[in-house]
Amino acid sequence: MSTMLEMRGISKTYGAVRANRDIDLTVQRGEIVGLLGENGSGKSTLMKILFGMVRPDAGGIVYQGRELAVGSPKGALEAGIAMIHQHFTLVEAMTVTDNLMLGMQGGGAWLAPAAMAQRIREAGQRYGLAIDPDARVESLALGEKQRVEILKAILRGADLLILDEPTSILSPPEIAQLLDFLKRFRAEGRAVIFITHKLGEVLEVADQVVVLRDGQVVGAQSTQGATRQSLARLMVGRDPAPAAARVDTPPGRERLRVEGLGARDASGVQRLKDVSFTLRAGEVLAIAGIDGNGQGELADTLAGITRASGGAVFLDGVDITRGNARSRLAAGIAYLPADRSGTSLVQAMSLEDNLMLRDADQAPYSRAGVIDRRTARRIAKERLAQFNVRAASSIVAARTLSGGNQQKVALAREIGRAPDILIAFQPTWGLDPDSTRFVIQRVLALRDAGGAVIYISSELEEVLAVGDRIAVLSEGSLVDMLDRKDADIERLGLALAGSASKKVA
Ligand SMILES: Nc1ncnc2c1ncn2[C@@H]1O[C@H](COP(=O)(O)OP(=O)(O)OP(=O)(O)O)[C@@H](O)[C@H]1O
Repeated sequence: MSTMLEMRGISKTYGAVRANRDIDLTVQRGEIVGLLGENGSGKSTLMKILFGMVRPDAGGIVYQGRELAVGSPKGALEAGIAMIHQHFTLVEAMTVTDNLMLGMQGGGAWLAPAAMAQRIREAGQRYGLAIDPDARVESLALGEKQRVEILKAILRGADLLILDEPTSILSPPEIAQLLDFLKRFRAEGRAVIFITHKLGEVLEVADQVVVLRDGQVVGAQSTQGATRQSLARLMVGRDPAPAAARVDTPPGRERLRVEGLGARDASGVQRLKDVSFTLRAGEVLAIAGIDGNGQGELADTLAGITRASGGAVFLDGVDITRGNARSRLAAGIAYLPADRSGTSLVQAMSLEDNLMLRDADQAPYSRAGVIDRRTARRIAKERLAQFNVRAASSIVAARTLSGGNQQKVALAREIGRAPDILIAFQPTWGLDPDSTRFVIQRVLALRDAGGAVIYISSELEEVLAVGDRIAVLSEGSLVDMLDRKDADIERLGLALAGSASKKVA
């Protein structure tokens, strides 16, 4: 093995926050490195520095034996470093081939479209990332879009791939395919750094793990002999807290009734088809399934953001189908959308203001139309502490927080206001294992206090931990509805894979 990348003494401070402190990171050719750490530990900052998106205060990078100019994404790309972000950078209305032609501008030789399509097919074959070059990107599932991004990087000649939580959007078979691709890429003497919170995946494919805590490297070691437990301990500096015992209580009266609900996406395609279920007080209905099977449309329609194309929604027996988001909120339905940066939080606003966003005109935040700042601050500090949000203070802007910590602020607001009904869409997306456990506990506590929860997630372990009943949403329809005592990973996996027993009436 020979050294491919050496980052030395990397430091970056944001105001009072030391996001990276004197970090060293070495990657060998033919190596997969898992980058781990709690939310806010400095992983994204370090990778943005490597990719030139953020300029470090101190430190240097040597790549393939040469000093890399810091602060230049173009320089990083030209040197052969590529970063696959969680939010893709593809043009939706264009074909795969056209997107890759665009991707070649400023790097690689120009090819005719037919030749490009041929190269896409060949690379797809070689790396197990097959994709139709003529498909329009908007018609592709999330996992397929990720393939296009990876192929774009490969065809530009990338030798080092940086992936930011790549598996969070993938189904189990797609995860296996991605991990297989990483191994093939490694076998060619290239290298990968991937950020993840999934310790099992790290143990399966990574050669080395680097663990950050509070902006510092607290461990860089071979994965040989490592266990989920040992990695979790390294991340948090102690043994992880055990999950609290779950007490099952009979649910109360019916709160929500959904009958034959349908919804279309922005381009008019029917994404949700004839979905029916009920939800009781003191109950969590978990909806398993891979994103893109109607999950977003179901959540948005229940929250009143998207208008139903058919069917009806009843709250306590009253038809609320035509109500909008504001009236649903007023009726006690809280919504936690998956897209925290776009719709959950106002990025430029302080954490304090974000936390009272829904109730600013009411007690305890306002009295006689005037906001009581002291109360707002006190509540904000309590919520941020409870949800272990890493932030310099309660008055910093939301955008200064790490991705996982932003998600925790959104959770602290929606769960903290103890709603009657909570619709949570991928609530633990981007959260570290400790925070994930905490969120599950809080959701169950809300249920124990009589709340009713719809918990939409692609994580089967989570769905099993949280759901009193578990439904599977596949291709827009509910294909299975199980009591928790009848549900296990295998049965859910089968339903997800499309071999579902029946459509739920
Ligand atoms: N633009 C910024 N302005 C101010 N502070 C920032 C900025 N970017 C990051 N930080 C701070 O730097 C620290 C590290 O953040 P970073 O995003 O690197 O963490 P992370 O390990 O990637 O977390 P997560 O797992 O939640 O994505 C955090 O405390 C964060 O608030």
